[in-house]
Amino acid sequence: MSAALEIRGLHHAYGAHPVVRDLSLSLPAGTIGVLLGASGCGKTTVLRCVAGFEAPQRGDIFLDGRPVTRPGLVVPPQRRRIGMVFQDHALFPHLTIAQNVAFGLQGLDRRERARRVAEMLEVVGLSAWANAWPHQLSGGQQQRAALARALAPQPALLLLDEPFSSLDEALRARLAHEVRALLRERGMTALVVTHDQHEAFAMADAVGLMHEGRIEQWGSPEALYRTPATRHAAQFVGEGVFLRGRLAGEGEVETALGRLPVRFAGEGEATAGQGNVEVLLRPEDVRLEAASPVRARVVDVLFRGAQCRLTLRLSSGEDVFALAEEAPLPSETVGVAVRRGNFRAFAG
Ligand SMILES: Nc1ncnc2c1ncn2[C@@H]1O[C@H](COP(=O)(O)OP(=O)(O)OP(=O)(O)O)[C@@H](O)[C@H]1O
Repeated sequence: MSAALEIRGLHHAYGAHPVVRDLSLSLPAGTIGVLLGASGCGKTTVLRCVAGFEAPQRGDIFLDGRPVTRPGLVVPPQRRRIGMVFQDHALFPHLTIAQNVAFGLQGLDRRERARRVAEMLEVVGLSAWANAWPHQLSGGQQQRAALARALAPQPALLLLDEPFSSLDEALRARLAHEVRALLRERGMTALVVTHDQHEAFAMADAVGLMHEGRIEQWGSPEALYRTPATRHAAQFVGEGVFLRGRLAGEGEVETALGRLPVRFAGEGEATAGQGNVEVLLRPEDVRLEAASPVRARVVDVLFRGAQCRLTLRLSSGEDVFALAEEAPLPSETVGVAVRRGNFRAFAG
């Protein structure tokens, strides 16, 4: 079966400034893909190409196996069966919520349109607000209304551009979760762009980490977090530090935390640094262990509720993070151990 969305070799520049470079991705039907990256890396431009608002210089885009963008062909947005949700709600202020949702349903007769609007409002939990005006809704409700409007014409693909960025953090997390459940339930295929990794992780089946117009790594949230392909990916996703080390045999590195088993990110990496290696350590990789011969000094304690994130200074002068349920005193000397299993390593 062909993918619901396929992008091949997409390249787009504004003037002389390339913004998307040789980007390819494939989204199977019913899955949610997220493009994650810092502001300016080209995420929105990819979305605009998929929607048909931009004609890229190179590359092909297929929806359900049908070409919609290729050299010499740009099918207009209204003929792509795409729904869109943007960051800033973008509801029509002079239309009620029900009228907003009905907006894309002109082709249907009145009864069918009313039925579809009622169904969509029910799906997003806004039935009671059908006759309200957009300004009477909270930010989260407005985003849900925008989602109902985008879903109402039964698009083949939904595009969401920073859909929850203007909401506060708690609501953002809840809505991301809710919207994922709703899209999964309806078997929707969606491409989301965001700079927020929590939003990305809450929604994605697969995440594409974008950097300077390219997808640096495409994979599950777990893969991105645990086995980042590049140093940039390791730094952009999650917290962590790089600990210096020396290759000390097959797949082992000598560090200030002892000898650690490692897996290198790329082929040839093991030898590229002439034995110098950097090992990625996430906070949960390091813990306190009173009897451990490896000692460290507590230099910072960040209270996070269920756990504290500690910054520990090793004898080498390097700092690592650790998680602990009970906070030691600042400046206290503690014993430190690492979790078992392989660590991600990069040539130093
Ligand atoms: N219409 C345009 N004309 C010229 N340059 C543009 C245009 N749209 C975007 N750019 C530039 O292209 C680059 C990528 O923009 P884009 O909006 O795709 O990135 P983004 O990753 O979505 O960032 P953000 O999250 O800030 O929107 C930026 O440097 C931006 O200034």
